[in-house]
Amino acid sequence: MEIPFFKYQGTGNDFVMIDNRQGIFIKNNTELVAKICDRRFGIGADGLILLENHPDLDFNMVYYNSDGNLSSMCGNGGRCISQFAKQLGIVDITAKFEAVDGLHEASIQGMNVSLKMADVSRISLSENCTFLDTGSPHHVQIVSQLDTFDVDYEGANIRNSIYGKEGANVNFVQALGNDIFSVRTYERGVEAETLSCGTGVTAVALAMFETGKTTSNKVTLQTPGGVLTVRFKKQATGFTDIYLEGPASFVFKGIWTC
Ligand SMILES: N[C@@H](CCC[C@H](N)C(=O)O)C(=O)O
Repeated sequence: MEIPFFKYQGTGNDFVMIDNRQGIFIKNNTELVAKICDRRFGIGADGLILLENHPDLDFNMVYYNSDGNLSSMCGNGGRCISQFAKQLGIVDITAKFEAVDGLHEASIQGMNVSLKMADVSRISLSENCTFLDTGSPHHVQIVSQLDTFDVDYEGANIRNSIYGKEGANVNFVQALGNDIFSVRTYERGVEAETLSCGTGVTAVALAMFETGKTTSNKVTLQTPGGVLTVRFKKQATGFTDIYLEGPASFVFKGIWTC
């Protein structure tokens, strides 16, 4: 069987994209997805994304982590699939699609994609950390000396000891100014640090605002893979009009034969 694929990346968070509008991809094969995402035995990616037909919107997004399991929302993946839809000629400069957490709207300007994220109404504050769901669950914790911090070790420890079987993504943060933060993320389902996490930096921006670490509703997030911005409105009920913005681009295409 031959499966055409496209490789995309958004600030170094990389994805295999498959146009599944004709249903060519068998969806319940965890081993196959994990093998495709394997960096030594496969194409290599943090996740695999299917673009599918939607009855009313431009397309539907189905997201798998690199461990082969279906998961919750992927912000960088949402920005990349919008570029992919443009490359396929499905959309031009705006896109409306459905993902596991609901409706998303994207605006595509050259390499830059701005993605509207789900509203956030609940934030749990603890002494040392913040927990919130921005489409995916995120633990946010401030550390000093982020550059040398052992993200893989500490991230795995927090993910497993605090959040149990369901797990969570774990973001470590260092302030660089009032509205600029450096972020490194341990991703559930990849079970390692990735170069960037879109729902992760969104969680960091909201957590920094909620805890008074920033007074700005437009925050710059520096990740190992590049720079993202998050803007939002704070309402009495929580956060609305949340936009994640940054570069997302095509890398290469090929055919997976199995
Ligand atoms: N890289 C993603 C997050 C993907 C989902 C996450 N690994 C999970 O299972 O919660 C992003 O850019 O948001």
